[in-house]
Amino acid sequence: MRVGLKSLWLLLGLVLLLTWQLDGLAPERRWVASITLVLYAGVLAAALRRARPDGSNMEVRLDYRVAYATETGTARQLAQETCKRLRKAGLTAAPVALNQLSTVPVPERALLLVVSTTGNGDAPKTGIGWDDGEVSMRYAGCPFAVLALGDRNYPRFCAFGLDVEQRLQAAGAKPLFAPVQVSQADPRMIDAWFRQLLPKGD
Ligand SMILES: Cc1cc2nc3c(=O)[nH]c(=O)nc-3n(C[C@H](O)[C@H](O)[C@H](O)COP(=O)(O)O)c2cc1C
Repeated sequence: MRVGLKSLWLLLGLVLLLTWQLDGLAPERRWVASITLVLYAGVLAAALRRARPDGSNMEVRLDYRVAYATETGTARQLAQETCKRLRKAGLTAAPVALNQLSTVPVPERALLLVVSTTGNGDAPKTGIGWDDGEVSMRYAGCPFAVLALGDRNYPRFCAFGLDVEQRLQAAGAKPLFAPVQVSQADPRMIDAWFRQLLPKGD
């Protein structure tokens, strides 16, 4: 059963109301009961917030985690497509924004990254501040692969994707294959990504 935050607060309100309507309960006991209930609801609410309904933040170990850094949505959409194809092949996978990577467990099989570049070789919105030095360290020994999105007309082609790849390698993560660099969302290069991930064509 999925319990939302709204139902939790409603339930708390109801129980508090009942507590204050009970006959024969000393006022100090009512206060102790109320404070205890509010504290307990606070703990439950924090736990609920961590376990998001889309499953992206659950403490379940997945086969693949697909992190995306995007400015205008292409990388997010490709990360979702990557998860879809992996699931079709019978594997577990979920997307996460790159700058939320610290909030999810290290996957069982590999970390996949779909990373765009914006500005002049800069990180897009969901990639800014992704690594405080500790995030990449968590992936030491973990296999990973990068799909870097960009445009060859920019002097710093796929610069941010390549930077993410370098940082992970420097932290000891193990590249599955060389970064796949895509200019203007070229479908042939996107196919190359899927072919390397799922050689059996799932
Ligand atoms: C304002 C702007 C700046 C960009 N800067 C770069 C860049 O420095 N290097 C690069 O390879 N691509 C650059 N691109 C191209 C994007 O990376 C590419 O269009 C990508 O597919 C966008 O993906 P997104 O929708 O996930 O943000 C830039 C695009 C825009 C609109």
